[in-house]
Amino acid sequence: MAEQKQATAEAAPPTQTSTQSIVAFLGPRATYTHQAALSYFSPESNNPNGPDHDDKFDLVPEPSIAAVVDAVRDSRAAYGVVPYENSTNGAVAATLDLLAHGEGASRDLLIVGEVYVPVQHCLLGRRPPATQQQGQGGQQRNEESPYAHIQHLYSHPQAWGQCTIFLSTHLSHATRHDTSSTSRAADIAAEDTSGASAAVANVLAATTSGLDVLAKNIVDDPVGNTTRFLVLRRRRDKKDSANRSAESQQNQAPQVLERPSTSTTLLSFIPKSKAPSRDTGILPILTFLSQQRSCRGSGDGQQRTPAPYEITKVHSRPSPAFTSTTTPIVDSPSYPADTARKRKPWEYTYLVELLRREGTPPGEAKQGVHPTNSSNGEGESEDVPDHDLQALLVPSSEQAGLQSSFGGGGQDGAPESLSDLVESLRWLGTWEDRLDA
Ligand SMILES: O=C(O)C(=O)Cc1ccccc1
Repeated sequence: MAEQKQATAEAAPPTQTSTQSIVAFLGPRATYTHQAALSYFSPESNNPNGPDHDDKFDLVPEPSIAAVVDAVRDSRAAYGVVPYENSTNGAVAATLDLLAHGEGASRDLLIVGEVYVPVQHCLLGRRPPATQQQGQGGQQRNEESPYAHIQHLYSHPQAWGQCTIFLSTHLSHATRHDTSSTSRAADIAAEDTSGASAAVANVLAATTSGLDVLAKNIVDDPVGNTTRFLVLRRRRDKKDSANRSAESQQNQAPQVLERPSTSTTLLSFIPKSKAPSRDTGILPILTFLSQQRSCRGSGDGQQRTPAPYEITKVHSRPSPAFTSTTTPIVDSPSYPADTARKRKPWEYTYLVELLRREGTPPGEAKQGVHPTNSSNGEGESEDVPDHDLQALLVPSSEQAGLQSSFGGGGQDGAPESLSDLVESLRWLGTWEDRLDA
């Protein structure tokens, strides 16, 4: 069911009937992703670069992370919210894959924000009736095992790795079943009226599913367990921009967003097959990226202190081995006739997070234009990265001036140009870093 929230948007004010008001999230209701969406799109959100506070949003559940991405890509939703990584269990592979493999659903997507949500999983199920406390032959069940009646455990795969101690101590006898989300797990467990099924889920899912809370906060890190979510929207093409510009002139005053003091950029790249070599790995590429300096103009004519990009995270995912083609080369019942090998085994796509702490000249107000939304003076935004990142992304044949754009390449034996090292480089977004917010 769609849920309406008052919220804020970086976009023009939507009408109630417009898909501009729809936020897709991994459902059903009460998931952690639902909480993340409520947090980001609520008027109380302490998020200066979030949506406009005059906007109202319909939060619409989708059955999978891929379905959220599809809804945004197909313009059925203006925004999508997906889980990205967890402080205990690491990255969400399904999301990384959708971001990394830009040829597919994610090609048109841009990351515009992030949300951190504390995660305190509970064990949801049915309490064993008194008569069920007795085992076969009238023997009393072990008093210290209040979960002995649970034979099936359902949850999102991320949850297992966040609750290892509790589950191995109390529920090693139960069979685990992966589900698309924790709330879906609760719904499935609730269908089993025998009480033999339970779910690892959010306490809110007890209400939506009708299950009891059998154990609270069963995570390995009860104080710090946190999941980071990404907010996505579709990239605007020139036509959209023109339409939206006209719309925004009619509907809203020019929007000036506060410059985030610290921003995160996500890039993905595929190393060239021979460079870097197996011996040097991806170090030359990371070295090159870490030597870049943000010399971007502020748009207000003031010179800012060049800010270095700090590489804070590197993820890697195997590149998809197969792709659709009209020239099938694979003779296997697993692959349809129009499928062919695309990459060699062991070829990976890397996702690199770059953190930039803005250097602000003394006495300067913090107000500015968001770096992902360089204004054209009419309150409209272009989906382009910072000037310096743009230079990184231009095709290799046009990268002659790359080094001088950054002043970082060529030092300490670093390569002159990224084009020598990477087969492709994509900018997936730049947004306000919210870790310490
Ligand atoms: O399943 C959910 O509720 C989600 O939102 C995904 C997820 C799963 C486990 C931890 C954090 C987020």
